Formats: sequence, C-alpha cells, structure tokens
Amino acid sequence: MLLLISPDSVEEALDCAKAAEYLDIVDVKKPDEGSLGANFPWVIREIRDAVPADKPVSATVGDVPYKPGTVAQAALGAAVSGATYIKVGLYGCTTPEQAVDVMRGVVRAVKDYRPDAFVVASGYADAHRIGSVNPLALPDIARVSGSDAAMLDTAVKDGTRLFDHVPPEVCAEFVRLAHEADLLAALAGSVKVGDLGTLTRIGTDIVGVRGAVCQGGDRNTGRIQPQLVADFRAEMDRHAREQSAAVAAAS
Ligand SMILES: O=C[C@H](O)COP(=O)(O)O
Repeated sequence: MLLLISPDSVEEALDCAKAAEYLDIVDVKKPDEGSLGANFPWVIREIRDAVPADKPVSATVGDVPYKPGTVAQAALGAAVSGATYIKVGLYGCTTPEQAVDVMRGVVRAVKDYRPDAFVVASGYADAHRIGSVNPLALPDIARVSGSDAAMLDTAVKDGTRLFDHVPPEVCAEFVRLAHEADLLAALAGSVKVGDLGTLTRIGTDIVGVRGAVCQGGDRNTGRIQPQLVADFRAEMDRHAREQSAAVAAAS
C-alpha cells in the first residue's frame, strides 16, 4: 500500500520532505477550499521543487462542478505546474454519465500533455450528503473514462470518517471492482492508524491521509509532523508483514 500525504502549503511540504523516506506521494491541496480544494499553480511548482525528485507530486483539481471544459483546463494547469498525479473530486456530478464526461476531458487534457501522468477519479464516501455519484460507481467511471485510479475521500470534514459512510465490506467491494477494471484503488477520509489493518486486508493500493499525521490529529489547526508520518508508515509496514504471513500460512 502506498502512502499519500496532503500538505496545504510549501512550509508543510518541507516537513513532508523531512519524512520523505516514509511516504510515497506528496499531494498538494488547499483544504480551506474544500475536501479536494485546488491550490495555486505556483504552490504546486514550489512543492515539486521542494520534495525529492523521486517522490511523485499529486495535485487536487478541486471539488469540481459538472463543467467538463473548465475542469479539463484546470487539470492541465495542475500537470503543467509539475503534478504527475491529477486528482479530481467529482462533487457536482450527480450521475455516472456526467462523471465520465468530466473525467474523459481530464484524461485527454492531461495525457496529451504528459502521457505518463496518473489520473485519479475521486468520489466521496459521504456522497449521500452532497447529492454526488454513488461511491461504488467510481471504479466504472474511472474505467470508462480512461483514468488510472478510483478513489474515495469524505466531502464533509466534520469528524466522520470513511468507514462511517462506507463500511469495510463495501470498501472491499470498491477495491474489488477497481482491480477488476485494472485500476488502482485509493481510500481516504479521516483515516486513522487503527484503520490500517482493514485497509491492508481489503487490498487498498493507496491510502490518503492528512489529519492522522497532523499535530493533535487536527487537519485544520495542526501541522504535519514528520514523526507522525514515520509512525504511520511503521504501522502500515507491520500490517503488510502480518498480511503476508497470514497469506503464506493459508497457502
Ligand atoms: O487525500 C487525502 C486527504 O487529504 C485526507 O485528509 P484527512 O485524512 O484529513 O481526511
């Protein structure tokens, strides 16, 4: 499982850089503009310059409306600014057809510019609260649009968490559908260390976190702490070892 960490500024990205050996992807966002709020192009560029070259930089394009042209242009902006993972939060899409429209535009805009870029179609575990597409529709939206990964995060950061809205067995189905479509499955939403056993067991490919590695567990007022990133990774590695041992014992 890969660890994606979301700093909200160049300063926090520098703290991520101190913990670079423990994380896999640095994800640029602007939490005060929403769960997948987009940051400025110059911030993406500065963060790209600040973190080690072998760590991919991801950028969120926003909690986007159903406006395929607008979103495609914004996604290209993130790629031009140095992001190689482009994450789109399909907030304003109420049907899978609308979501596919948006993601097709993003895939074309991004991959025409940079064929090796990685496009992530993100929905929301708490989609029922915002009238957005059903979480289990995301793998097919990603497949049909030519995206590389399907993701779930939470739209409303009010202390409720991924598993409060999409229980583990439904997350497992999400992962299964993504793998069946040859996509990576990414899960986030106030994930805590205690969730790592389940996320590992169901085969999650990427776990995205912010709050869990911020001081006091607070994604808004706390800053990312390199030691908390190291601790989180240690738990991920422990669960991965236990999972491998269990699989070996069962075979
Ligand atoms: O993409 C990951 C998100 O930033 C998760 O943030 P969170 O762990 O505070 O919900």
